[in-house]
Amino acid sequence: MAKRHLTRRQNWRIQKIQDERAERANKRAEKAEEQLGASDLGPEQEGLVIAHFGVQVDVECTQGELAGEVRRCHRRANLPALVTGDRVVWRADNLQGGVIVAQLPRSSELCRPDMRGQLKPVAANVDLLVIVFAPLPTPYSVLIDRYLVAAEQAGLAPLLVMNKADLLDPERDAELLGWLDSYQALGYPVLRLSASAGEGLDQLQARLRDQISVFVGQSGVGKSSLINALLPGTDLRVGALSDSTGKGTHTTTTARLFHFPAGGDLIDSPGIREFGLTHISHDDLLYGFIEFRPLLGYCRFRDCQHLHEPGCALLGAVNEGKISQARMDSYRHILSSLGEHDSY
Ligand SMILES: Nc1nc2c(ncn2[C@@H]2O[C@H](COP(=O)(O)OP(=O)(O)OP(=O)(O)O)[C@@H](O)[C@H]2O)c(=O)[nH]1
Ligand SMILES: [Zn+2]
Repeated sequence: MAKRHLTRRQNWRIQKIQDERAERANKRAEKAEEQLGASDLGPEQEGLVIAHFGVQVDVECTQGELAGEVRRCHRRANLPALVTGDRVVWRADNLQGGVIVAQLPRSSELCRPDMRGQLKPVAANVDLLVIVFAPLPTPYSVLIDRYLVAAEQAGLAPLLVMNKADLLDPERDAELLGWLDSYQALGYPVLRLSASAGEGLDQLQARLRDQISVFVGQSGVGKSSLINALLPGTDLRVGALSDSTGKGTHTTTTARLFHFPAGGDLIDSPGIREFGLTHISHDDLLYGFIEFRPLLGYCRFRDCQHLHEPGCALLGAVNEGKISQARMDSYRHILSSLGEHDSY
């Protein structure tokens, strides 16, 4: 993307201009609401944000006679920025729009750094992180471990999905099959399926029911293929709805919420698919390796880095075969990258 070549200062300026533009749009929306008058607004009701475009959001009515209808709404100025997945209280106007008057508490937040490097929520109330990998492109256990840590950090339940089971070669993929067993032994749910052969999709559908999910994974593992199989007939060009100014500045990055016909919801956008580890502390990293948890605090040295220290409880567990060498290697690999861009 061209943005990568901009300097930090240029990025900062772009963000500032975008913030100011959003602020002006918000003021206009407030004026419009004042002119409408409170008597023109319907009763308060609950809704779900299914897309957001700067200061405007699409709210799906979740109760009452408007249930299922989508309204383009703006928010009262005293409310924080809303993101896809937010549950809100809103009032319908008589112009096919509405006003959001309250944001309901979030059960989880997915955050990503904005252009200035500040963490911003991009989706709310996500329950399940579907981590997709495949025999091809070559999978990396450290990448899977990074996603698992990110899920633990954000408070999401992870689901490991090995797609392209039709390509499995027991010899070539012996290592991959070993990982699947060890993740299952750690207590993580693992599904093997094939989007192209349509195998195992019913098991995936059952896992997705009654939850809001996000799909992540390396490029080419089959995320789009899986999502298309689960959402037949949906136009996945995220942000196809342009904002009411017609400029559509947010169309490439905005996240949208979709309903799976078999139950459950999906939040998807190119940005969401890049969700991963950001700004994680050493403690969060350790906590993200679930089998390390019972051993934390039992090392001889309080500031143990678990690299080569004598009396290290984690290294002891590796020697006893209670922690796998692969997971220890992942931990070290991620730790060594923390100073670079993942953490402050
Ligand atoms: N053999 C086989 N190929 C598959 C399967 N699922 C997807 N593919 C193929 O894998 C390739 C990549 O699939 P996509 O769905 O575009 O992968 P993606 O993860 O969405 O990739 P990005 O959009 O780059 O993130 C396509 O050529 C698919 O046809 C499968 O179950 N088996
Ligand atoms: Zn230690």
